[in-house]
Amino acid sequence: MNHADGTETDECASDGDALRPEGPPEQMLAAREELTPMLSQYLELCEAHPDALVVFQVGDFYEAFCEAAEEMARVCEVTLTKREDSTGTYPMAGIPIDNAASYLEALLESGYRVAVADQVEDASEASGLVDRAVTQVITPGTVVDDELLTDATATYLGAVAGSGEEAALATVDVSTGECQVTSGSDHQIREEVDRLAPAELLVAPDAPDFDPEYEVMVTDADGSDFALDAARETLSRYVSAPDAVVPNGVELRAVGGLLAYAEYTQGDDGPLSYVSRVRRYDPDRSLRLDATAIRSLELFDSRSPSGGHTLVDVVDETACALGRRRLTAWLRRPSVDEGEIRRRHDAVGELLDRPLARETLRDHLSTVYDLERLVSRVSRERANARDLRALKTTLDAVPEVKAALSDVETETLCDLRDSLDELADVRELVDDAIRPDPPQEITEGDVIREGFDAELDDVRATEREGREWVAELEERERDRTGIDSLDVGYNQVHGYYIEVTNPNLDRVPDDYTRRQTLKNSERFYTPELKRREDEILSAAERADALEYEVFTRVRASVAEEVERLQSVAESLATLDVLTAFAAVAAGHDYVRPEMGADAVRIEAGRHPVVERTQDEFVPNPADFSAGHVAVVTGPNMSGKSTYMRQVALVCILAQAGSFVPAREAHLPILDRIFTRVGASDDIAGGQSTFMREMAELTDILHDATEDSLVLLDEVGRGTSTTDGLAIARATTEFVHDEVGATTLFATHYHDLTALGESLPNAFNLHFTVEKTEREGEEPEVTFLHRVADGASSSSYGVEVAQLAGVPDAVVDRAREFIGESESDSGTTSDAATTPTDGESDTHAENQLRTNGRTDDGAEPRDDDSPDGTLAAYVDGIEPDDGRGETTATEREILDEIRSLDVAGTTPLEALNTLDRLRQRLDDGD
Ligand SMILES: Nc1ncnc2c1ncn2[C@@H]1O[C@H](COP(=O)(O)OP(=O)(O)OP(=O)(O)O)[C@@H](O)[C@H]1O
Repeated sequence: MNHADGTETDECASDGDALRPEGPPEQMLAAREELTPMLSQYLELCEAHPDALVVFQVGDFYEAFCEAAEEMARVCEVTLTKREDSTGTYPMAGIPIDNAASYLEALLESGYRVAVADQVEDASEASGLVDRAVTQVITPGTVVDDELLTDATATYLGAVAGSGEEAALATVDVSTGECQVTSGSDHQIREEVDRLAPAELLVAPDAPDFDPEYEVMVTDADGSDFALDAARETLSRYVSAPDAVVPNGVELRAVGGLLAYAEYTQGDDGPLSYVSRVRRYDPDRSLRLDATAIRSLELFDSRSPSGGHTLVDVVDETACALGRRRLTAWLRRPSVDEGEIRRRHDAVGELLDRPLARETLRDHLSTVYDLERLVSRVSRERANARDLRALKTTLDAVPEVKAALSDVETETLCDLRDSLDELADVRELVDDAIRPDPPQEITEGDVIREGFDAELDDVRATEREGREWVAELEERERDRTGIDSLDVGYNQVHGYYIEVTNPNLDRVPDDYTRRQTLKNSERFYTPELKRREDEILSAAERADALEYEVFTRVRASVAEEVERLQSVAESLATLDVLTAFAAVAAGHDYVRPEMGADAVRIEAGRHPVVERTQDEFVPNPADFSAGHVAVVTGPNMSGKSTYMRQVALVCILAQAGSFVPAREAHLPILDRIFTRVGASDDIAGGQSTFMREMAELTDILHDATEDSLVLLDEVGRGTSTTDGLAIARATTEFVHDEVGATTLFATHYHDLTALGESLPNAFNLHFTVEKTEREGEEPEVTFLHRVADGASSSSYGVEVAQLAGVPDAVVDRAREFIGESESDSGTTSDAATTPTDGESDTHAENQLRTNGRTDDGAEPRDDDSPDGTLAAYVDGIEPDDGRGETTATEREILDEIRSLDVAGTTPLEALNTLDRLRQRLDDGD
């Protein structure tokens, strides 16, 4: 995490001392009275933006001074120079404005806010010092420049206020204006923060400490903007009745604080005109996926270090950025509204059945620019002429899109078609006003079409006539003077001239005035040429200024249509996702899921991501009645994790509105999907892995409901086999008895399969493996990746090790160990210390048999867990020396293990403890 108050970025300070590059430099403060006007202007801007690194326009550069200069030189890798005047010598560094984006990005990445102080008056017109003002404060959550926005995904600025049961999170995507707010307990708000992962988080003084799980700039906000009255006042600039739109006080405070800060970063230009509505939402109105589930199901980011595919990658056949953002939003927050889901499926089905319409739509949608961001640039007065042309091109697609939808039948597609506003007025305005291929700059002419503005046309005509007169001048003067080599030319410094070579100077007429002497010639002007030149230049200048004026007028007219444009963007985004879903369904053989079932029933289901990377993917069925617990066993690499994730991904896709990779699917509407994946798969910093595993498990056990899907992959693996198994068993029972969520539990603890048989709503599944034994050869293992009823009999860990290329000597020795322990089974008691997974199943099995819990067929949980709680399970475990008695040493050791602070123990300490205990056991014998 990266605190904007400087706690972390101090690392970046050039010399590691306490001087911060943000805020006013000490050296200038000390010399305040004597500073040159420019430096005192810089100092004032630094004082007004104490939390930001100020970059200060001087001509074509953004400069920084003192500590900020040193920091800029270091981060941006630019030269550190100095500025000297009578008041002192100040370190100075600069970045070229033309190419500022990459430097600004480097500063952002180093954890800075950057206040951009631009010259806000024309240097040539300024009398004395050029006026400068901070036009924007660039922060990770409020980046709006296209060059700094990495891709089409939304960048949120978030604000949290309140605590306890009354906390709120407001977010705004400053590049598109999408603003939303929700409230709940601080636990729910934390979860929502992790799920949305805003790039920057403002924390109101009354909110608890926020320490999100991901990299984010956290800003402890000034409380005044979060006060109820101030927040109401801020929001009233956006909506006419703030209390009606956001009736909840803590939500209102979060939104107010958020928008006030967003305004500040936009250079205090007043309200953000593109934020036209604030949407309240309830996370429970969508299929909730917390950050852990999003991460472990690899919806958006791959866990593979080499960056493998993700769910969004494989279903992203969208044609435009609008659709891409919408797709991400739908996958992040699939619907729980059965009607809405069905309507999306209807639309996808119709587009699937009409390949021609689908292709036409895709063609037109691919010409669509990022309308939401264009609109936001228009209303922030940052759009240039090219942006307006891009807007026009985008709007040109609308009638085509409507035409492609002319005979659709499903409700959603009909609604989309009917609600699509062609915005012919805006299109015409832009087309009439802006030239087809305008330059980047809007102050240098060539932007406005002829015929659009009479005054501009007049001025341009004057300029043109003047230029024509000059163009013909050469011919006329050659005739008049008889000098055939006479040239008329122009240069920036001297303007128009008539050039005569030295041998012809005697023929120069009297009305020629000398302008410049060159080696072989002289340059002249005439009074008429001078008059024309003035006329041309002032007309050109006036025309450029007029063009800019006309342009801003056109842009302002377009800005008035923000809401209509946003609604078009909204419809195009939805249409793009539905079309993409249909394209994926067509290309990859997805089927429409039947929603509202009381069980997850999938025929020949596939993992949407793994199937794309595998030459042959083995489809598998699923049949899980609500509240049932499936204990999934099978060797390493047999396909357990893939299968469990596939079930979850099929449900997510279906509720997002997509068809699913299966032959047939009947699905319930899930409220949440929880995942707890194996400890070794999830190395998180800071916390002990086991502690983290348990914390996630706690969340699941508390929050899961009968409508949830829970995936538990090797729960308990992060600790000793004994504890791990105990926890796994207790968890399975708790989920089964108390939670009632549909649960898939993959495990290497084969003993758990006993529960699959003994609990009424639990059953066993296993993954099959074919073992071929040929005489004189080592057995060969083939993974069939096929799920089957019942429990798996062996773990094949050693065979997997062999397949992975572990040296033969090690594999053979491992086989010997297994042989030994199998022949020893029933007599040894060291199962609890068996360290590796490969072996643990066999040992764990042995261990429980020696405990007499499975062999004698007794109902395990009645024996071992009188009250069915986790603690009771751990307490219920007693070592067994094979004689059926527990020695005093063993009891002491057990007590010590129970009192261990597992979470606070480092792996090294754990090993040492283990070694010591083992020593005691040996000595005790
Ligand atoms: N149904 C399938 N069809 C084809 N290949 C599959 C299938 N399922 C899994 N695989 C392949 O097998 C590999 C291992 O699968 P997976 O990680 O699901 O196994 P696992 O049983 O969970 O292993 P472990 O217990 O070691 O975590 C996958 O990476 C994939 O390449």
